[in-house]
Amino acid sequence: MARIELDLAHAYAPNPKQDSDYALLPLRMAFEDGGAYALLGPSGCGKTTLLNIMSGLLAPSQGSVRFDGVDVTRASPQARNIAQVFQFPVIYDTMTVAENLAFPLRNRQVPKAQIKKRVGEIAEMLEMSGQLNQLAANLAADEKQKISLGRGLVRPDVSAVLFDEPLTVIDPHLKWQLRRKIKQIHHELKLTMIYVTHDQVEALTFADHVVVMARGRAVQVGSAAELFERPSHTFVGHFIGSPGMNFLSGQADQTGFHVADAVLVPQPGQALPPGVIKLGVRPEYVLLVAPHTPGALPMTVAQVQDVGTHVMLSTSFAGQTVKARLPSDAGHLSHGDTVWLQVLGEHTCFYQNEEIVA
Ligand SMILES: Nc1ncnc2c1ncn2[C@@H]1O[C@H](COP(=O)(O)OP(=O)(O)OP(=O)(O)O)[C@@H](O)[C@H]1O
Repeated sequence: MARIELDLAHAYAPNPKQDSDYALLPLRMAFEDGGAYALLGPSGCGKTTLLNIMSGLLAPSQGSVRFDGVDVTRASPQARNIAQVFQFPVIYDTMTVAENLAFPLRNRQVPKAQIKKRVGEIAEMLEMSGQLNQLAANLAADEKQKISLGRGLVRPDVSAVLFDEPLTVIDPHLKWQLRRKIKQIHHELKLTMIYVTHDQVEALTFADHVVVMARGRAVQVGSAAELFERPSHTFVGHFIGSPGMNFLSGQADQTGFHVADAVLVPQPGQALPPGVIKLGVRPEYVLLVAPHTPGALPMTVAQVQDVGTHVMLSTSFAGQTVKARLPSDAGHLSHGDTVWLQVLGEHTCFYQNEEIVA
């Protein structure tokens, strides 16, 4: 296993001039030995480019990749000792499950007894012990992908295992099982694992550290809790959570945060920079309160969605929308009602030029 350090940028076309010419803008980042990481972001944000640069399938147009301090920028995937699991199964149909799992070890001349032991362990983790002697050709797509996962995990000496959207072909009802399985395997094997996905649930369940990417930029690296509680950028606020964070634009001065004709006075110690800023609050932290409660705004109900366990309220104030996740007893509210919603509290963040400031 290795600590992977990146200090690089990448443009596919020569002579990049502006930010939009880069698939990856300059970034510096380290993946610690044995960590479980996810690269999360929408399509086209640069996840696969970053993964391919780490694996050695692609050389960055600028900068370097280091494994345990050694420059491997120009080294092949083989030389870097990387295992990769792709979106679609990469297995040999004519081999049995056991032979497929053994293949990466046999390639590296691992002694037979050791191969047998390791294949047995991996098959057990993947709950495939009963299928070791079956031909891979006869298996369902998700079982084939399990073998691909197994092949990625079977070598104990790899620098890292890289996963590129590995659950794409898996049926939705099996996805959560495999997600948990991969996480459990990480705990057992302690390999450095980097998992690319555009699915926040996948990223947040698997990884201890999630790298949120947007337009070639690593916007924030954090745990699920950090990304939820204090998104460093409005993009992260929008992207993480379902629905994402609410943002209210307003004007800050020494008296507080002004939205239309209302003034919200921040928590003691929460200093706001003067000028145009945005208040960010998650729907989960918006509270239904008594009229004129400090930190609350009179909102007009636009939509009430009763989803059984809770009510999702969509409201507006001075042309801006705030969503609130409220207990089921808020189900009596209806379109056009005025409700006081507390948007300013200990979980509220403030943003200027999309970056967190308070
Ligand atoms: N081989 C290539 N040549 C030129 N441009 C490319 C190439 N591969 C990717 N790009 C561009 O680089 C940017 C980042 O692409 P990348 O595939 O890394 O994103 P991604 O986040 O993995 O997206 P997806 O989830 O859709 O695969 C995109 O604008 C894409 O069009």
